[in-house]
Amino acid sequence: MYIYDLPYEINRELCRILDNGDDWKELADRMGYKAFEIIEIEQMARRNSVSPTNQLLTTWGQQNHRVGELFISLYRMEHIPALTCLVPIVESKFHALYKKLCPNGIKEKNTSVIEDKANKKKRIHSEESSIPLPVKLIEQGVPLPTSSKGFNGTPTDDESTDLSTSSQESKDNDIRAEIMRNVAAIPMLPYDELKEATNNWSTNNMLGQGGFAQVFKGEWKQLTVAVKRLRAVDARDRELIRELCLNQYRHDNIVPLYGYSYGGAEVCLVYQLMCGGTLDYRLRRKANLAPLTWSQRHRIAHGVARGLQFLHTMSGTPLIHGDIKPANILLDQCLIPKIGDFGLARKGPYGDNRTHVKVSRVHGTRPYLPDEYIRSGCLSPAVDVFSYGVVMLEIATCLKPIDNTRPIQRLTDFIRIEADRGTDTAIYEDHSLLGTPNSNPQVCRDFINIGIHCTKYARHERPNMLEVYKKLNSMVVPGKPSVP
Ligand SMILES: Nc1ncnc2c1ncn2[C@@H]1O[C@H](COP(=O)(O)OP(=O)(O)OP(=O)(O)O)[C@@H](O)[C@H]1O
Repeated sequence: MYIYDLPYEINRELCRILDNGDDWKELADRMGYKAFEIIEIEQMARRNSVSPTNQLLTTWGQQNHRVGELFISLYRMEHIPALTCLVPIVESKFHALYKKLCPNGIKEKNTSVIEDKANKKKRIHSEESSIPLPVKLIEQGVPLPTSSKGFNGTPTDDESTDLSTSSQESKDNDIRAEIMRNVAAIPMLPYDELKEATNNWSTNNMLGQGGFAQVFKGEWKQLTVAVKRLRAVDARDRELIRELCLNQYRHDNIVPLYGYSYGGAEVCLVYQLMCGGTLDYRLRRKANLAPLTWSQRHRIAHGVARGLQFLHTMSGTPLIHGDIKPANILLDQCLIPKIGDFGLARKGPYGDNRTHVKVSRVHGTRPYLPDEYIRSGCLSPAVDVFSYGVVMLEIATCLKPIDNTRPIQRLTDFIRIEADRGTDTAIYEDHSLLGTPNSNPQVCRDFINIGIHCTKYARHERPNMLEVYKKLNSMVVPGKPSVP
């Protein structure tokens, strides 16, 4: 049997098993792929919105490889779950290999055909428990992020739509199927392991808290992680499903989710620990840290633009973050930024000719939201562009986005009016840089110009995030690496 003839169910199960913990990478290595080819496969999977294992099997299968060869590679990896999945379809000569790893694994035909009642019950039970939890939750009716429900699964906003009911339904079904495929691959972790990892939720380990959760530092499996413990009981299934669904948006500039725990005292999500804290924390220098240099500011602005253009273009329908602000931009130890807190994210607008969706309820943080959204509920990727523009102005000036002691309170209005008056905007360079060797008026002007462009009143005058990203790429900043 050729790889491309793998039955759908088996292929799906293999993807679920091998996506877990990135085992597919080791398989790719054993298949003879070089490191850069493995990265290419991963990128291709992202572009095609499929599981990386699926992409690997497709790519490898195109070279007419057979299931038997796959079996041998998995045997060399001693990957029993994946082998178990293939045993029913490989030729019997391969069963000996399987038996070597798993002596009691294969039943003789005549004994497996007659199944007594107790065994049948046991088998059904074990099949049920092999269904991944997110899939079970979804089947039990936890709201899904579809076009008729906000991406966060909250009740529908009055979204104006010109799609017919039936095409809407089929679109919803497609999205549902896509989500089911993606969430099935995320590992579920035992609650007790996370409790132990965080030293029994010790306050010494607490990294921060928001409206819905407390976040703790933890040592889990020799990995330092951030464990988010969800508080709001009625929202927790929704939050969990939303976060799991978002895991399909894996990118260097998006905080990665490692796993989740469900069924213990609280629902938990486990993320990469971002030891640099939030951008908000760094800009306000709450820990008396040295001010960020311009090349560090550039790295942050560049990474956030890169992450946002990915969210806006990764699939046919943009994902709008909806709450871009310094508190939701997390930094690693090298000050590489990753976008976090997708609590308000939603997909839209659907359809090629639609530029925005109309919502009846506006969410988000006021100073970061444009007028068309606040007044008319007009939501589009341009909302994120506006928010990003405010962040750029903050990065350049360290001024607050809204300040009652300023004659013009909103930072966006204040800077625009000053620029229109002909004021050299470089005078607003972060004061802690002024007069130091790190001061750079030209880079400051460039940052402010991008901020002004992104926060234009008319949304069609704002650039898209890819344009912003390219602009930042071409910017001359001392200390900036030539290939960002
Ligand atoms: N991966 C992480 N690494 C380090 N710190 C983190 C991480 N995730 C969150 N934090 C810290 O925990 C705080 C709260 O997290 P978060 O904003 O995600 O919680 P929330 O309840 O969803 O917030 P909100 O009320 O804004 O929706 C953050 O401000 C940050 O300081």
